[in-house]
Amino acid sequence: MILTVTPNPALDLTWHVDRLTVGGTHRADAGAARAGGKGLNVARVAHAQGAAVRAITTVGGRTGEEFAEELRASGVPHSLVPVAGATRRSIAVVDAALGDTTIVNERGRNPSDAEWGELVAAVVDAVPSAAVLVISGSLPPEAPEPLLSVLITVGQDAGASVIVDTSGPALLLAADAGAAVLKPNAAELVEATGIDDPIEAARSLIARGAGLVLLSLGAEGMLAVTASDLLHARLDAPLAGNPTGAGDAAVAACAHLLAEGQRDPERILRRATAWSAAAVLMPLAGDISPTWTELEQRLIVARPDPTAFRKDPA
Ligand SMILES: O=P(O)(O)OC[C@H]1O[C@](O)(CO)[C@@H](O)[C@H]1O
Repeated sequence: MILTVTPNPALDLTWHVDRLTVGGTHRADAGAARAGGKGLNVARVAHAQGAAVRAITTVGGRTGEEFAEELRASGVPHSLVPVAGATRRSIAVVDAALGDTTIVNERGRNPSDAEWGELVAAVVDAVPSAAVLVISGSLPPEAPEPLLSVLITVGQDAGASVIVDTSGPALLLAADAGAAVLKPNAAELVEATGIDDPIEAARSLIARGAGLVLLSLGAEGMLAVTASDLLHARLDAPLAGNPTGAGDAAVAACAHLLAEGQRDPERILRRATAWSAAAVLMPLAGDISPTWTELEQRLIVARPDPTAFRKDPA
């Protein structure tokens, strides 16, 4: 079973507009509202692909009611921990003309210590039947510092492979705690490590204790960095669509393979890149296109020059 924990869930609102103009007024069809946040999207994708999953998160306020109702309707198995603060919203505006997506993520409210305790207890309860524990998304501002390492240790002690997809200092903390897989994008990685070269930055996370870094590069595909190898996968031609949730689909692919006992980094990289591309083809985060098998066949996989993704100083 794949267990996902989302410490900072969001009611995801998505609008599709013809052309987004800063300062302009836009008309759009009624936006979709979904129970989101990275771990929810991971659970949705893995569930749709036939994996046994459970999503654990907090829920509160009126947005939380809408969140819970949509999640129930989705059929994704879940456990919700009630909290006093309202569930945040995350807004994605998809520009059809440019194929760009503009995102505003509310920061989210910090649950009380007792509520965090309930969340950790729910994970402790469920983790014995999990082969993989996915901890995904941002932490609310002022979340207790030990929270992430506590969750990682809970997973490791239960014998689960722990995947962490987060940003900021939490990324370094997850590496120090020996997470099996980290999945930052290049900007998150450079920001967290202070190292400009993404491959060097990924290697610094491996040196701190991470097993595998899956580094998403947007249209340039994805890198898999381990202590002994470096692989790059990309599609033969870029895709247009909505990239929101593409990283979550990559995490779902990785979790799916690890749950089946498949640990080969190249296989994980291929599946993660294909699911990530298949997510871009769908209008909402949390879905992947059934054409992912064709996309997987279109991948170009190589061992790149380690300096290939270094940006020239301006
Ligand atoms: O936790 P954050 O990093 O703020 O990301 C949350 C957002 O990311 C997404 O998971 C897409 O990756 C959205 O569902 C949205 O809720």
